[in-house]
Amino acid sequence: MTQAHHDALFTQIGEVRLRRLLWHFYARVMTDPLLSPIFHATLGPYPHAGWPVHIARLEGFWRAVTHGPSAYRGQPGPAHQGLGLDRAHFDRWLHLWETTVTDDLPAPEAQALMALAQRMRPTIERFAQTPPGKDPTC
Ligand code: HEM
Repeated sequence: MTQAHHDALFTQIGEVRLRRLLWHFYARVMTDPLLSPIFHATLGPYPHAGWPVHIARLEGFWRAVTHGPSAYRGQPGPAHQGLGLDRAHFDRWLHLWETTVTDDLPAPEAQALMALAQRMRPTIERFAQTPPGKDPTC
């Protein structure tokens, strides 16, 4: 992929559609029996408590990975440590992500966002399987 392609991705999706996509995604996550208890325990009752901040942070993250303007300075790996996540959680997360991007976006943008999530999964999953405070062994 060229730099130009990534620059275009955020522009093609647009800030408004990205934000709407994220709220749609987490609305779906919160109807899911496997994923919702974990988010509820961490962020409180959807869509209040920690949710607006979480989604704003995720917007920053997705702006960064689609090469848009972003002030995101978080640590996606460590955020997933100690939550008790296993493969089934990641399979479900990606399935709901695929459904949401497919519903909300034209095929090229949907496929690009799906590919980005699939590419990040192994790293985040390795962190998720490592106790908090420790680094995953590569
Ligand atoms: C490829 C898959 C995933 C990606 C790209 C992803 C991305 C992210 C990012 C960027 C954050 C914000 C980190 C920060 O604070 O800066 C986050 C937080 C979080 N993610 Fe994920 N995530 C993925 C999978 C999952 C799964 C499977 C779960 C399980 C339910 C999950 C649960 C959470 C929770 C609960 C938080 C909030 C952590 C906190 O604020 O303490 N994520 N995720």
